Amino acid sequence: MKALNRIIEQARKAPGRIALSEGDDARVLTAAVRATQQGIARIILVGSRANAEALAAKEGLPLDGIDFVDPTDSPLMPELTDALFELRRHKGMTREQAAEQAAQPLICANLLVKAGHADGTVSGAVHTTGDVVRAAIQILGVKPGFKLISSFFLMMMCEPFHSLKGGLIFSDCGLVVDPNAEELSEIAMAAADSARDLLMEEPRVAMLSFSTRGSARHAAVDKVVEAARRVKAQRPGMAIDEDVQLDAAIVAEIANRKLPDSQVKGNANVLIFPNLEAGNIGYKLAERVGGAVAIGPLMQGLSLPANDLSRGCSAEDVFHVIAVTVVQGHSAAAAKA
Ligand SMILES: CC(C)(COP(=O)(O)OP(=O)(O)OC[C@H]1O[C@@H](n2cnc3c(N)ncnc32)[C@H](O)[C@@H]1OP(=O)(O)O)[C@@H](O)C(=O)NCCC(=O)NCCS
Ligand SMILES: CC(=O)OP(=O)(O)O
Repeated sequence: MKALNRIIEQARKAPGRIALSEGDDARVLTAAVRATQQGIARIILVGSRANAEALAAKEGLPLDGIDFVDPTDSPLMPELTDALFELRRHKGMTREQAAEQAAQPLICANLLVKAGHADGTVSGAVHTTGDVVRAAIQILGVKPGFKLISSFFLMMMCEPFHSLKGGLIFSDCGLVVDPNAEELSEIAMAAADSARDLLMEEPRVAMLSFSTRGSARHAAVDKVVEAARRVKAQRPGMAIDEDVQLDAAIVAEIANRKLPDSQVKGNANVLIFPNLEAGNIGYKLAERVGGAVAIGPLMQGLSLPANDLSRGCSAEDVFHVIAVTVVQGHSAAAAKA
């Protein structure tokens, strides 16, 4: 798992402060302890300290080196409440409502990132994607140059039986339900940036469809072609295949046959799905049938790092997402400097 090991090493070199809002879940607590022991992050558990300590005692997990922000007694709460009130008062939020919401661990963890007390946050082992994303959108917002927040998975194919080996970006498999052409182009460009940041490779983007270069005619194909056209206009020089089927995107022989003038040549490292149905089903198939390790959903287009998890995640998955969040924090800090 070269790409993943490199990400973990990058995190270890400059461990970021990661706020976890689900410390009363055994998988999250196990990952928090492992991340602390391996020196990849300085963990802040947000929520009931008593609950986390009770779970740690039951699971035999040492909490040394882990910080706590318990909204029931944290001295940070007035500052975080003010921050939330300022962010949401234009939507009619009162100060009382802000205080109540800031005390919810998921909201509190995002506020810690916004206020600079943490470098990133990870949730979603318990909360749904909708809740996790809504908190991040409302509190952290989009980064300059983007209008849309979307998500991607870092998919690792490292088993001996994998003919395609290494890391791939799959997007969007978690967030934008039915993107139009403009939104799909933004997803593709954000995913290309994610490939540079995390795979440290030049992006080779496949705009997936049930058609390869017009082999099928349908409005759904037109949308993908239009999205690719927009990406090409904004990122000239980036390798991209428009309306390409999955086999032609990842198998060189099939690309040769179906798309002889392909830019990606069956060697895509960024797969862009036309909608969330295809993306969510596609990543779960690769993970559960194909034996890939699925890290995510990781968010892209946010001003600061906040990431989601599948509720079906393992402690190992949470550990990996913590490592990625630390590295995204490095990129966010570099962009700010
Ligand atoms: C992410 C999601 C929750 C947002 O939906 P929502 O809360 O209903 O959002 P709304 O459409 O009501 O918009 C609320 C606000 O967020 C903004 N927003 C919503 N989605 C956004 C996005 N992807 N990027 C940027 N802003 C977004 C809206 O512009 C709106 O802003 P405003 O309050 O300033 O007007 C929704 O897209 C969703 O449920 N996606 C599917 C998640 C899922 O179930 N995935 C499968 C498992 S991974
Ligand atoms: C990403 C995803 O599908 O999340 P969940 O399994 O929690 O719905």
